Amino acid sequence: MVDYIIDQNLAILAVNNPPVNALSHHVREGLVEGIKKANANDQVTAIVIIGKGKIFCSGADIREFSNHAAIKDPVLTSVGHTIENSGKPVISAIHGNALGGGLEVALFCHYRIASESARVGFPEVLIGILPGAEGTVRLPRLSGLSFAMDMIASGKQINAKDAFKHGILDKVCTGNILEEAKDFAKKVIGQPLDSRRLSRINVEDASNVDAVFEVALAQVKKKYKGQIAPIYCLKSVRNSAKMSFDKAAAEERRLITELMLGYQSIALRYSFFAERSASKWRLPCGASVNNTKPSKIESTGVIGAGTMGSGIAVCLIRAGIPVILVEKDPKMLEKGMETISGILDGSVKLKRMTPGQKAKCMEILKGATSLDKLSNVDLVIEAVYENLELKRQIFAQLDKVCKPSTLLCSNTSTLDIDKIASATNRPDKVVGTHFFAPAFIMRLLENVYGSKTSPTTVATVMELGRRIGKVTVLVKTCYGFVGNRTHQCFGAEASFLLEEGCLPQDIDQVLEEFGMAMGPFKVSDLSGIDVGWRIRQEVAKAAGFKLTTETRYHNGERISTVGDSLFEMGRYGIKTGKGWYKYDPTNLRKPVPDSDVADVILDHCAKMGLQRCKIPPQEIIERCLFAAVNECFRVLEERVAEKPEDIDVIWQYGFSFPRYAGGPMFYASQVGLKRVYERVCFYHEKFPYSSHWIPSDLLRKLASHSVEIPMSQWKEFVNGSKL
Ligand SMILES: CC(C)(COP(=O)(O)OP(=O)(O)OC[C@H]1O[C@@H](n2cnc3c(N)ncnc32)[C@H](O)[C@@H]1OP(=O)(O)O)[C@@H](O)C(=O)NCCC(=O)NCCSC(=O)C[C@@H](O)CCCCCCCCCCCCC(=O)O
Ligand SMILES: NC(=O)c1ccc[n+]([C@@H]2O[C@H](COP(=O)([O-])OP(=O)(O)OC[C@H]3O[C@@H](n4cnc5c(N)ncnc54)[C@H](O)[C@@H]3O)[C@@H](O)[C@H]2O)c1
Repeated sequence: MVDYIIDQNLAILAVNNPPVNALSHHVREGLVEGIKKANANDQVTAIVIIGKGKIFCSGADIREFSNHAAIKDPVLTSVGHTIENSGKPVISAIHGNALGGGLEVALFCHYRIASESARVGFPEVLIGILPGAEGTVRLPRLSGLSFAMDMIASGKQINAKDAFKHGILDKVCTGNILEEAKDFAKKVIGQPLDSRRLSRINVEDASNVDAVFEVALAQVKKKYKGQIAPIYCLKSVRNSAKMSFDKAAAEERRLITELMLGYQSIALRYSFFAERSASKWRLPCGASVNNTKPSKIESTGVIGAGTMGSGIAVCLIRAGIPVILVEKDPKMLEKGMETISGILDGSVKLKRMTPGQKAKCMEILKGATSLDKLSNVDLVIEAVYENLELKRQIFAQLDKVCKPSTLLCSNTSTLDIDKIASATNRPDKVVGTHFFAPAFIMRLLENVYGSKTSPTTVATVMELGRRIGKVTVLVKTCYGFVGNRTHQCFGAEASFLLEEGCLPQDIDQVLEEFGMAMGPFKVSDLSGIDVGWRIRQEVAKAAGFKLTTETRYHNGERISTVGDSLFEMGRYGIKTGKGWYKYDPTNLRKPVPDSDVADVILDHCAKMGLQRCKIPPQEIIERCLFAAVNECFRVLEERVAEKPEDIDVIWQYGFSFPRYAGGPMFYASQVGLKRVYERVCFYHEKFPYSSHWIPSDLLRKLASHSVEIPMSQWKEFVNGSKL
């Protein structure tokens, strides 16, 4: 795991632990052995630590943390002390990334050089911990307190040039990193090492520490609301200036231990691996990411230049994929093109793109008003109104117009992909590509396969998602797929709570305190009350009934129509300046509770004869989340989602579920399935007219076990395979 190579008078220790050179036990052992061996060899005058493959080192092996008590010696700090105490100079030669423990290894070395394309950082905070191998104590000694606090608490990576500027690197190299390291080593042989040992030097701006800490703390509390680790990161850096090196290092150890054992870090570590597991798709037929090749996509079409079509076009052109944007109405087309240009201008303003890059994006975007223009593209994404008949017409036409190999994708948010595919003679090439609004910002792409979608089609849209920078999850078709189907239960309970005693701001506040980025009513104002209204009308039409503000039940199912009353008043949300909240036109970002909405709700309750009472926050959380969790178990049971991790990733990236709470499935696993099941049964008895409370069979089965079944085994209970 660490190759030991003698090259003239140098010992090269090459970390060799693919794919990302994590510091697993054998790597730590290898580094200690290598340093000792080199020091014992009189021929060796200096030591270079380098990484094999694409990266220097990704840090500690995160998988070892789940059984932290079993982390074997040597731990990373003792590896580091062996490096720092080496009598011969140790140089770290960084290429690719040096992250977390990887950067800490470099900080134990006497010198650090890096390729100009290298990036360094402490991403520990993103998994709810801090750099616990003296990173919080060593970095401030190089970069100063303020920079160290920012870099460690944000988890951001910086490039080699910036790292050099802030004293972290001694040299940025343009040539071959190993050759440059060898040259560098030869120059430093024989120079005194003590001043190069960070544990022997002081933090320069120590007298300012309290002031720097207070400023950083205020920023962190605002930016990372609800998260513990960023605050601990700051405290640990503060200690580096207030205590002796050894005392601060001991405190750092105490803080990382506390964090690592805490709920937030467990959830964030789970989220790290859940996100990566989502891309490992598999179909029931056995086809998977490992055995299916995607087709090449070099040109695309997008149909509909509304909210979603424009956003999707941005995602594609930003990734360098040409788009023909088709609108039936030339005015709408012009508006769509302007929207796209405006979105890219925003990126330029935020310095995420140069004006030249924007111009290149616009060059590969063409507008059209006829589907005929799509005859030659490799893939089309349809984003017209949510109307099955309209979509079927368009797909039938596309089938005639497009070359036989073109993949036909729909951005439908709810409709059955099979019903759309059956309008074509190529159902194997029809698939759902469900983007979330705003498509150019939200990272989630929920790809939906139908009963006839081919593995190659799936592989192609999964690869497309990766190419445009989305976190991409594959699910099976059904009404609303995984995201909207499970989220609808959450939203339904939020509306029922309005009829029972809450106001929109009460519910939003509780769920935001739980960690959701925005409560459901603020989200509804953002996406448009009219959009929800249209979907509800479509559903009612398909079910053969007329939905009005008087409707309370249909087919024995409770319905809340408060939102429809707002729609009828023209309160569509931010776009009309009024929705569940009111908005000052000069500050559309700040929703203000509106007494008119309270009146609408109270009138509604009076008209319907509904009693109102005070509802405790715990009930708000349970009602919204457990209703969704129960539906998530159904989705798993029906194999609409292949694994619980996929559902959690969808909630994190589609609905901003806090990563530090894992996702609804992870949350349920932490609450305990027995408790969740008991509460679902309780609410089912209390609310018999909401079918989303009928307990899922899978949840019942899992909850009936005397011991909690770990999430990784839930799948085994699907389809009665285990009872
Ligand atoms: C490195 C990346 C940028 C690469 O990205 P890329 O897109 O190329 O690849 P993937 O992300 O798909 O990754 C490929 C593959 O590798 C897996 N992987 C990546 N990084 C790690 C890792 N660090 N550990 C394990 N596995 C890793 C990834 O999962 C993929 O595999 P899969 O099978 O899932 O497909 C990118 O991967 C990246 O950003 N990685 C994370 C980098 C990171 O977060 N690094 C920090 C790690 S934490 C750390 O370093 C901590 C140290 O500061 C300190 C350690 C001190 C420990 C002290 C312990 C004290 C505990 C005390 C508790 C005792 C309590 C008691 O007493 O009881
Ligand atoms: N808005 C959201 O939050 C959201 C999120 C995810 C998915 N979706 C789905 O995306 C799709 C589009 O939604 P939207 O919000 O962008 O709607 P929208 O009303 O903003 O845009 C639809 C566009 O399609 C155009 N159009 C209609 N018929 C057409 C035709 N025959 N040929 C070409 N263009 C035509 C319209 O002129 C309009 O510009 C729907 O299926 C919706 O369910 C919406």
